[in-house]
Amino acid sequence: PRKIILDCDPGHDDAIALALAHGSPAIDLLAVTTVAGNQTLAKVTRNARAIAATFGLTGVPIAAGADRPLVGDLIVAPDIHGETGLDGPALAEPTDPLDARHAAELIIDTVLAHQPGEVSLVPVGPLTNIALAARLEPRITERVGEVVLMGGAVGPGNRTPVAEFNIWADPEAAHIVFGAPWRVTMIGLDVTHRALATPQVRERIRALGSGPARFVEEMLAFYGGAYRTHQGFSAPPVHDPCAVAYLIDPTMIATRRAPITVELAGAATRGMTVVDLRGPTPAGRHRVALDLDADRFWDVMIDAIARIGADG
Ligand SMILES: Nc1ccc([C@@H]2N[C@H](CO)[C@@H](O)[C@H]2O)cc1
Ligand SMILES: [Ca+2]
Repeated sequence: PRKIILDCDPGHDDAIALALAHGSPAIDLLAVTTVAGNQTLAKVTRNARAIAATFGLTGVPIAAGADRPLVGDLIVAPDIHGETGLDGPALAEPTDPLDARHAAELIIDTVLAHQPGEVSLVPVGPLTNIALAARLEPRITERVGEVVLMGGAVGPGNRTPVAEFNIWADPEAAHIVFGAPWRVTMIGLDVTHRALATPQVRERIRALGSGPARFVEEMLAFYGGAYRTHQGFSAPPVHDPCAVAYLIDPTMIATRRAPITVELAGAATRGMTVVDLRGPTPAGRHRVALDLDADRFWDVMIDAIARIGADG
Protein backbone atom coordinates (compact mmCIF):
# COMPACT_ATOMS: atom_id res chain seq x y z
CA PRO A 1 0.00 0.00 0.00
CA ARG A 2 1.01 3.62 -0.57
CA LYS A 3 2.06 5.34 2.68
CA ILE A 4 0.54 8.81 2.94
CA ILE A 5 0.06 11.81 5.22
CA LEU A 6 -3.27 13.58 4.69
CA ASP A 7 -3.16 17.34 5.41
CA CYS A 8 -6.71 18.65 5.52
CA ASP A 9 -9.25 21.30 6.61
CA PRO A 10 -12.47 19.28 7.20
CA GLY A 11 -14.63 20.18 5.43
CA HIS A 12 -17.18 17.72 4.03
CA ASP A 13 -15.08 16.53 1.11
CA ASP A 14 -12.01 16.33 3.37
CA ALA A 15 -14.02 13.90 5.52
CA ILE A 16 -14.76 11.79 2.45
CA ALA A 17 -11.06 11.82 1.56
CA LEU A 18 -10.39 10.52 5.10
CA ALA A 19 -12.93 7.74 4.53
CA LEU A 20 -11.19 6.77 1.29
CA ALA A 21 -7.70 6.82 2.84
CA HIS A 22 -8.84 4.82 5.86
CA GLY A 23 -11.05 2.33 4.02
CA SER A 24 -8.91 1.61 0.96
CA PRO A 25 -6.58 -1.39 1.28
CA ALA A 26 -4.24 0.37 -1.19
CA ILE A 27 -3.50 3.19 1.27
CA ASP A 28 -1.59 3.15 4.55
CA LEU A 29 -2.58 6.37 6.33
CA LEU A 30 0.39 7.24 8.56
CA ALA A 31 -0.77 10.60 9.92
CA VAL A 32 -3.44 13.29 9.62
CA THR A 33 -2.63 16.99 9.92
CA THR A 34 -5.03 19.92 10.01
CA VAL A 35 -4.76 23.46 8.63
CA ALA A 36 -7.08 26.47 8.83
CA GLY A 37 -9.00 26.95 5.60
CA ASN A 38 -12.63 25.92 5.24
CA GLN A 39 -13.01 26.96 8.87
CA THR A 40 -10.77 28.03 11.78
CA LEU A 41 -8.02 25.69 12.96
CA ALA A 42 -9.93 24.85 16.16
CA LYS A 43 -13.05 23.89 14.18
CA VAL A 44 -11.34 21.83 11.44
CA THR A 45 -9.24 20.03 14.07
CA ARG A 46 -12.32 19.22 16.15
CA ASN A 47 -13.97 17.98 12.95
CA ALA A 48 -10.98 15.80 11.98
CA ARG A 49 -10.97 14.12 15.39
CA ALA A 50 -14.76 13.55 15.29
CA ILE A 51 -14.56 12.11 11.77
CA ALA A 52 -11.77 9.75 12.87
CA ALA A 53 -13.91 8.56 15.78
CA THR A 54 -16.94 8.04 13.51
CA PHE A 55 -14.90 6.01 11.01
CA GLY A 56 -13.12 3.95 13.68
CA LEU A 57 -9.77 5.50 12.71
CA THR A 58 -7.66 5.10 15.84
CA GLY A 59 -3.91 4.90 16.52
CA VAL A 60 -3.15 7.34 13.69
CA PRO A 61 -1.65 10.62 14.99
CA ILE A 62 -3.65 13.79 14.31
CA ALA A 63 -1.75 17.06 14.73
CA ALA A 64 -3.00 20.62 14.32
CA GLY A 65 -0.97 23.09 12.27
CA ALA A 66 -1.26 26.65 11.02
CA ASP A 67 -4.19 28.76 12.15
CA ARG A 68 -3.77 31.29 9.30
CA PRO A 69 -1.99 31.69 5.97
CA LEU A 70 1.69 32.70 5.80
CA VAL A 71 0.74 36.23 4.71
CA GLY A 72 -2.57 38.00 5.29
CA ASP A 73 -5.69 37.04 7.19
CA LEU A 74 -7.63 33.77 7.39
CA ILE A 75 -10.79 33.85 5.25
CA VAL A 76 -13.01 30.81 5.84
CA ALA A 77 -15.72 29.24 3.64
CA PRO A 78 -18.87 29.00 5.79
CA ASP A 79 -21.20 29.15 2.78
CA ILE A 80 -20.28 25.63 1.68
CA HIS A 81 -19.20 23.95 4.92
CA GLY A 82 -21.30 25.86 7.47
CA GLU A 83 -20.39 27.56 10.73
CA THR A 84 -18.89 24.39 12.24
CA GLY A 85 -17.04 23.52 9.03
CA LEU A 86 -18.95 20.23 8.99
CA ASP A 87 -22.62 21.22 9.26
CA GLY A 88 -25.19 18.45 8.80
CA PRO A 89 -24.32 15.31 10.77
CA ALA A 90 -24.06 15.14 14.57
CA LEU A 91 -20.39 14.85 15.48
CA ALA A 92 -19.03 12.00 17.62
CA GLU A 93 -16.83 12.79 20.60
CA PRO A 94 -13.12 12.45 19.72
CA THR A 95 -11.53 9.21 20.94
CA ASP A 96 -7.76 9.62 20.49
CA PRO A 97 -5.87 12.57 22.07
CA LEU A 98 -4.53 15.25 19.75
CA ASP A 99 -0.81 14.81 18.96
CA ALA A 100 1.17 17.47 20.86
CA ARG A 101 3.37 18.34 17.87
CA HIS A 102 2.68 21.05 15.29
CA ALA A 103 1.52 19.56 11.98
CA ALA A 104 4.79 20.58 10.33
CA GLU A 105 6.76 18.65 12.98
CA LEU A 106 4.58 15.54 12.59
CA ILE A 107 5.07 15.70 8.81
CA ILE A 108 8.86 16.05 9.18
CA ASP A 109 9.14 13.32 11.84
CA THR A 110 7.03 10.89 9.79
CA VAL A 111 8.90 11.48 6.51
CA LEU A 112 12.35 11.20 8.16
CA ALA A 113 11.28 8.01 9.98
CA HIS A 114 10.67 6.25 6.64
CA GLN A 115 12.86 5.38 3.65
CA PRO A 116 13.35 8.00 0.90
CA GLY A 117 10.40 7.95 -1.46
CA GLU A 118 8.25 5.81 0.84
CA VAL A 119 5.93 8.52 2.15
CA SER A 120 3.78 10.78 -0.04
CA LEU A 121 2.04 13.97 1.06
CA VAL A 122 -1.62 14.48 0.17
CA PRO A 123 -2.58 18.08 0.99
CA VAL A 124 -6.28 18.79 0.48
CA GLY A 125 -6.46 22.23 2.12
CA PRO A 126 -4.42 25.44 1.96
CA LEU A 127 -0.71 24.56 1.70
CA THR A 128 0.48 26.46 4.80
CA ASN A 129 1.63 23.37 6.77
CA ILE A 130 3.43 21.88 3.76
CA ALA A 131 5.31 25.14 3.11
CA LEU A 132 6.26 25.44 6.80
CA ALA A 133 7.51 21.83 6.88
CA ALA A 134 9.63 22.38 3.74
CA ARG A 135 11.21 25.52 5.23
CA LEU A 136 11.72 23.95 8.68
CA GLU A 137 13.37 20.78 7.29
CA PRO A 138 14.36 21.15 3.60
CA ARG A 139 15.55 17.51 3.53
CA ILE A 140 11.93 16.38 3.25
CA THR A 141 11.70 17.98 -0.20
CA GLU A 142 14.18 15.34 -1.43
CA ARG A 143 12.77 12.48 0.70
CA VAL A 144 9.01 12.65 0.04
CA GLY A 145 7.85 10.27 -2.70
CA GLU A 146 5.49 12.77 -4.26
CA VAL A 147 3.08 15.57 -3.34
CA VAL A 148 -0.41 14.95 -4.72
CA LEU A 149 -2.52 17.97 -3.86
CA MET A 150 -6.15 18.93 -4.36
CA GLY A 151 -6.00 22.55 -5.49
CA GLY A 152 -5.75 24.93 -8.38
CA ALA A 153 -7.31 24.71 -11.80
CA VAL A 154 -6.29 24.96 -15.44
CA GLY A 155 -9.62 26.60 -16.21
CA PRO A 156 -12.00 28.67 -14.05
CA GLY A 157 -11.64 28.93 -10.29
CA ASN A 158 -14.26 28.64 -7.57
CA ARG A 159 -13.24 31.28 -4.98
CA THR A 160 -12.65 33.83 -7.72
CA PRO A 161 -13.20 33.58 -11.47
CA VAL A 162 -9.61 32.33 -11.87
CA ALA A 163 -8.50 31.05 -8.43
CA GLU A 164 -9.36 27.83 -6.58
CA PHE A 165 -9.96 28.16 -2.82
CA ASN A 166 -6.99 26.14 -1.41
CA ILE A 167 -4.42 28.05 -3.48
CA TRP A 168 -6.21 31.40 -3.07
CA ALA A 169 -6.31 30.97 0.73
CA ASP A 170 -2.49 30.89 0.94
CA PRO A 171 -0.81 31.69 -2.41
CA GLU A 172 2.65 32.22 -0.86
CA ALA A 173 2.51 28.71 0.64
CA ALA A 174 1.49 27.31 -2.75
CA HIS A 175 4.38 29.20 -4.39
CA ILE A 176 6.79 27.54 -1.95
CA VAL A 177 5.29 24.05 -2.49
CA PHE A 178 5.32 24.27 -6.31
CA GLY A 179 8.88 25.69 -6.18
CA ALA A 180 10.44 22.96 -4.04
CA PRO A 181 12.39 20.03 -5.60
CA TRP A 182 9.72 17.34 -4.93
CA ARG A 183 7.39 16.01 -7.64
CA VAL A 184 4.01 17.75 -7.43
CA THR A 185 0.81 16.49 -9.09
CA MET A 186 -1.97 19.08 -9.07
CA ILE A 187 -5.48 17.62 -8.91
CA GLY A 188 -7.50 20.71 -9.76
CA LEU A 189 -11.11 21.69 -10.29
CA ASP A 190 -10.97 20.55 -13.95
CA VAL A 191 -10.92 17.00 -12.58
CA THR A 192 -12.71 17.31 -9.23
CA HIS A 193 -15.78 18.94 -10.78
CA ARG A 194 -16.35 15.56 -12.45
CA ALA A 195 -16.54 13.68 -9.11
CA LEU A 196 -20.22 14.50 -8.61
CA ALA A 197 -22.25 12.88 -5.83
CA THR A 198 -25.33 12.33 -8.01
CA PRO A 199 -28.60 10.86 -6.65
CA GLN A 200 -27.55 7.49 -8.10
CA VAL A 201 -24.23 7.64 -6.24
CA ARG A 202 -25.94 8.71 -3.02
CA GLU A 203 -28.40 5.81 -3.33
CA ARG A 204 -25.46 3.35 -3.59
CA ILE A 205 -23.95 4.87 -0.43
CA ARG A 206 -27.28 4.81 1.42
CA ALA A 207 -27.80 1.17 0.45
CA LEU A 208 -24.61 0.21 2.37
CA GLY A 209 -26.67 0.75 5.52
CA SER A 210 -23.74 1.17 7.92
CA GLY A 211 -23.03 3.95 10.43
CA PRO A 212 -20.20 5.42 8.35
CA ALA A 213 -22.40 5.28 5.23
CA ARG A 214 -25.18 7.16 7.05
CA PHE A 215 -22.62 9.75 8.23
CA VAL A 216 -21.41 10.28 4.65
CA GLU A 217 -25.00 10.56 3.43
CA GLU A 218 -25.82 13.18 6.08
CA MET A 219 -22.72 15.15 5.09
CA LEU A 220 -23.68 14.97 1.41
CA ALA A 221 -27.20 16.19 2.22
CA PHE A 222 -25.84 19.43 3.71
CA TYR A 223 -22.94 19.79 1.25
CA GLY A 224 -25.25 19.15 -1.71
CA GLY A 225 -27.73 21.78 -0.52
CA ALA A 226 -24.95 24.34 0.00
CA TYR A 227 -23.49 23.63 -3.46
CA ARG A 228 -26.90 23.98 -5.06
CA THR A 229 -27.65 27.25 -3.27
CA HIS A 230 -24.26 28.96 -3.59
CA GLN A 231 -22.75 27.52 -6.75
CA GLY A 232 -25.76 26.28 -8.70
CA PHE A 233 -24.57 22.66 -8.87
CA SER A 234 -27.29 20.01 -9.19
CA ALA A 235 -24.91 17.51 -7.53
CA PRO A 236 -21.92 18.39 -5.28
CA PRO A 237 -18.34 17.71 -6.42
CA VAL A 238 -16.24 15.85 -3.83
CA HIS A 239 -12.86 17.43 -4.54
CA ASP A 240 -10.50 16.01 -1.89
CA PRO A 241 -10.94 12.23 -2.33
CA CYS A 242 -9.77 12.66 -5.96
CA ALA A 243 -6.24 13.31 -4.65
CA VAL A 244 -6.30 10.10 -2.59
CA ALA A 245 -7.82 8.17 -5.52
CA TYR A 246 -4.82 9.12 -7.67
CA LEU A 247 -2.52 7.28 -5.26
CA ILE A 248 -4.82 4.25 -5.23
CA ASP A 249 -4.97 3.96 -9.02
CA PRO A 250 -3.17 6.61 -11.11
CA THR A 251 -4.83 5.28 -14.28
CA MET A 252 -8.12 6.71 -12.94
CA ILE A 253 -6.85 10.25 -13.58
CA ALA A 254 -5.23 11.49 -16.79
CA THR A 255 -2.27 13.78 -16.14
CA ARG A 256 0.43 15.45 -18.19
CA ARG A 257 3.63 17.28 -17.37
CA ALA A 258 3.21 21.07 -17.39
CA PRO A 259 4.90 24.07 -15.74
CA ILE A 260 2.66 25.51 -13.00
CA THR A 261 3.11 29.05 -11.63
CA VAL A 262 1.14 30.62 -8.78
CA GLU A 263 0.05 34.25 -9.24
CA LEU A 264 0.94 36.29 -6.13
CA ALA A 265 0.67 39.89 -7.29
CA GLY A 266 -2.29 40.11 -9.68
CA ALA A 267 -5.04 42.46 -8.53
CA ALA A 268 -7.72 40.29 -10.16
CA THR A 269 -5.71 37.07 -10.41
CA ARG A 270 -4.01 36.50 -7.03
CA GLY A 271 -4.12 32.75 -6.18
CA MET A 272 -4.46 31.67 -9.83
CA THR A 273 -2.48 28.59 -10.92
CA VAL A 274 -1.07 29.45 -14.32
CA VAL A 275 -0.67 26.10 -16.11
CA ASP A 276 1.30 26.17 -19.38
CA LEU A 277 -0.19 23.53 -21.73
CA ARG A 278 1.38 25.07 -24.84
CA GLY A 279 3.87 23.44 -27.15
CA PRO A 280 5.89 20.28 -26.71
CA THR A 281 5.77 18.71 -23.26
CA PRO A 282 8.48 20.48 -21.24
CA ALA A 283 10.93 18.98 -18.80
CA GLY A 284 10.24 19.47 -15.09
CA ARG A 285 8.54 17.68 -12.25
CA HIS A 286 5.06 19.19 -12.11
CA ARG A 287 2.08 17.27 -13.44
CA VAL A 288 -1.47 18.53 -13.87
CA ALA A 289 -4.57 16.35 -13.83
CA LEU A 290 -6.86 16.75 -16.83
CA ASP A 291 -9.52 14.02 -16.69
CA LEU A 292 -11.20 11.60 -14.26
CA ASP A 293 -12.80 8.20 -14.78
CA ALA A 294 -15.77 9.04 -12.54
CA ASP A 295 -17.29 5.54 -12.60
CA ARG A 296 -14.03 4.00 -11.47
CA PHE A 297 -13.65 6.73 -8.83
CA TRP A 298 -17.07 6.00 -7.28
CA ASP A 299 -16.49 2.23 -7.35
CA VAL A 300 -13.30 2.70 -5.31
CA MET A 301 -14.92 5.33 -3.08
CA ILE A 302 -18.00 3.24 -2.25
CA ASP A 303 -15.89 0.12 -1.68
CA ALA A 304 -13.84 2.06 0.89
CA ILE A 305 -16.95 3.27 2.74
CA ALA A 306 -18.26 -0.31 2.75
CA ARG A 307 -14.98 -1.57 4.24
CA ILE A 308 -15.09 0.98 7.06
CA GLY A 309 -18.66 0.03 7.82
CA ALA A 310 -17.69 -3.63 7.99
CA ASP A 311 -14.92 -2.99 10.53
CA GLY A 312 -16.02 0.20 12.36
N1 LIG B 1 -16.79 26.54 -2.33
C1 LIG B 1 -15.82 25.76 -1.77
C2 LIG B 1 -14.78 26.31 -1.01
C3 LIG B 1 -13.79 25.50 -0.49
C4 LIG B 1 -13.81 24.14 -0.71
C5 LIG B 1 -12.66 23.33 -0.19
N2 LIG B 1 -11.48 23.79 -0.94
C6 LIG B 1 -11.19 22.79 -1.96
C7 LIG B 1 -11.97 23.04 -3.23
O1 LIG B 1 -11.77 24.33 -3.70
C8 LIG B 1 -11.52 21.49 -1.26
O2 LIG B 1 -10.38 21.09 -0.51
C9 LIG B 1 -12.70 21.82 -0.34
O3 LIG B 1 -12.51 21.20 0.94
C10 LIG B 1 -14.85 23.58 -1.46
C11 LIG B 1 -15.84 24.38 -1.99
CA1 LIG C 1 -10.31 20.62 1.84
